[in-house]
Amino acid sequence: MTLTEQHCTPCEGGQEPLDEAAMAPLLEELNAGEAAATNPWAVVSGNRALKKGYKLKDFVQAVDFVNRIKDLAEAENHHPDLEVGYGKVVVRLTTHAIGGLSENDFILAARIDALAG
Ligand SMILES: C[C@H](O)[C@H](O)[C@H]1CNC2=NC(N)=NC(=O)C2=N1
Repeated sequence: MTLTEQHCTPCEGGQEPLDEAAMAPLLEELNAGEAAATNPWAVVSGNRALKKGYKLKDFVQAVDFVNRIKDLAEAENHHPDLEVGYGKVVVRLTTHAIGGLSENDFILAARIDALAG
């Protein structure tokens, strides 16, 4: 199954965060689309988070995008950290329960890319 077809699984901790080797194939799939050629997801904070900035037309479009992300996050029970501004939404994903990256973060990242269109 591709990342966009998968759903997040409840994560109450107890698992190790993904290391660089484990996340490599997930990152490759996540950044395989054409949009990633000019605006890829980056692994940040010492391999503990994913980050990507989206450009929108204006503030209203930015907040509309945030509202759609909110619905997705609630449906998947996995939530991003967001920075919102005029024509800008910055998405940061990490699995707080384990203090690092899990497959949930890559699934939600792919699903947010699909929302952005
Ligand atoms: C029980 C439920 O899985 C947890 O409370 C969820 C909610 N959303 C979450 N979102 C993120 N990003 N990390 C988490 O650890 C997390 N935990």
